Amino acid sequence: MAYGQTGTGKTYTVGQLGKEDPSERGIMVRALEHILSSMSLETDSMAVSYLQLYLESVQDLLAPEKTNIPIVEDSKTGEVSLPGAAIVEIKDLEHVFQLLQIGETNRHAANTKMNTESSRSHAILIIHLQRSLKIKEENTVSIPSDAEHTLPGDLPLVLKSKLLIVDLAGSERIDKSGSEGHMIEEAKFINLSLSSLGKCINALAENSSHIPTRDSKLTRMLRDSFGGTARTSLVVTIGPSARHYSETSSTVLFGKRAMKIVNTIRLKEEVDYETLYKKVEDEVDHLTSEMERQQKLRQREKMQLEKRLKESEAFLHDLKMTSTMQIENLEKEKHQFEYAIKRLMQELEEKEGQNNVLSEKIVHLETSLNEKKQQQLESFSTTQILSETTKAHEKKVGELLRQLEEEKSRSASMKGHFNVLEQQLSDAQSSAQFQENTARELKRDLSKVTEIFTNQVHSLEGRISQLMSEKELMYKELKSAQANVQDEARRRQSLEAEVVRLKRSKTDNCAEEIRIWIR
Ligand SMILES: Nc1ncnc2c1ncn2[C@@H]1O[C@H](COP(=O)(O)OP(=O)(O)OP(=O)(O)O)[C@@H](O)[C@H]1O
Repeated sequence: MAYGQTGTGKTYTVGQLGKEDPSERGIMVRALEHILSSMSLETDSMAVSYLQLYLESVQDLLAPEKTNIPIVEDSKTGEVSLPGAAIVEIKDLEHVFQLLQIGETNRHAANTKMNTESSRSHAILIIHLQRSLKIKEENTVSIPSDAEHTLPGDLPLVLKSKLLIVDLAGSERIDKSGSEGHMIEEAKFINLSLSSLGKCINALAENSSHIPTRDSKLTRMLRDSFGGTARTSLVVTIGPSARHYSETSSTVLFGKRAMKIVNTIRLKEEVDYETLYKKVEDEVDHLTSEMERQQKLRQREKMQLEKRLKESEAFLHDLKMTSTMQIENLEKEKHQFEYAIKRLMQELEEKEGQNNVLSEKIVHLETSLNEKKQQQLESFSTTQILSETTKAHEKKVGELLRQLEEEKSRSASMKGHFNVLEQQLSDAQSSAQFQENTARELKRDLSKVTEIFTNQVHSLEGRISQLMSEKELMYKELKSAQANVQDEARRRQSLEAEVVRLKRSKTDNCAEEIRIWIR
């Protein structure tokens, strides 16, 4: 923070750009340059806000359309923030020059008797620094041993830091600076805020229990930057001329009082909930998509197996139909054959009966012929008659023998036909047997396929339910991790509140003791 009479070199010390000549650079450029050179791109980040306090209104020097930016104080941590102010991430020095140049252009300045380019506002450059701590590689990151809190081992941590560089508007005597009109108004606000800063410095130097930071926006903005847990450096600038003796002596006195303030630095280390949340969310997303993928895979396999089963069932059904039809046809043929054989057998039996009758007739005729021959011998006269009768009988016998032969050959051919029919019947029976066997085997195969499929479906259902329970377990673990994190945050907050309360009570006790001692 640069403090001093107008025209004594505060902006020169703090805000000089020195783009061409590094030796001309002010504290802002030098600080940013130093931070950039020691930053690790992997773990560190730096962002800046550049504001001015003009006529008790906070304005954004990087986005001049933003005016009347509110100042918010965290009642628990005492941290000051300016919601709505632009925060620009810085990557290199060139970017730094650009931003400071923009800020300088937007800053209120005026020509006074004391300074041709007198700043009419307080300029505040806020540098936000953040360093992610890699827990697993603790040895590579230096965590100061005086850290007040130990945080759970597996959580991602960030070290946060804020550096404010303040170029205050100069304190001035209106008669000396020759301010007129609107500039008198500006000078009044400047002096008012500087005097409230002086009061706060006095109160802090005297270890007073009440620090009047609420008196001006300047002190409200700087509340967490002087006294308390911050480290503060003050540059006081004075004019060498004896003419400014009284201003110089009050400036020096201001610096002297400020030197009495004792600060207690505190490391600001907190859980990087954003990274933690993102990590857990990524993990849940990954598990969910993996589970969905597995389910789809199982569904596809199930559908394929069902399709195959349906095809097998249809094939078996067709086969059954064909076999039934073939068996029915064969049965019909068998009945037809059996009927034909039965009829042939009857015919054969009839023919055999006729043959037997003819044989008997032949035997009877042969006996009668022999008798006739005997009678011929006995009666020559009747020889002629007998000879004719014999010829007639022999002719009849020959005829009967020929008929018998014909019947025999017909019977033999019928027997052959009967054998062929019997062979066809036996072929048909064995074909029916084969079809039945095939159908039985196919049924067996189908029951095996069905059993395998049922087992696979059961195992898939088991796997899906296992995945579901794993997912639920993960959700529960996630919930409990979040609950732990919240518990830890609550515990920390209550501890911090306790520390604040103890500090206040200690301060009250000291004040009480001093009052008793004075009395
Ligand atoms: N150490 C220095 N070397 C050379 N010139 C300087 C030095 N300090 C200040 N100056 C010059 O003095 C003039 C006034 O300085 P500057 O604007 O920094 O004062 P200031 O304290 O910021 O004034 P105000 O409070 O009115 O804004 C400028 O022209 C600046 O260049």
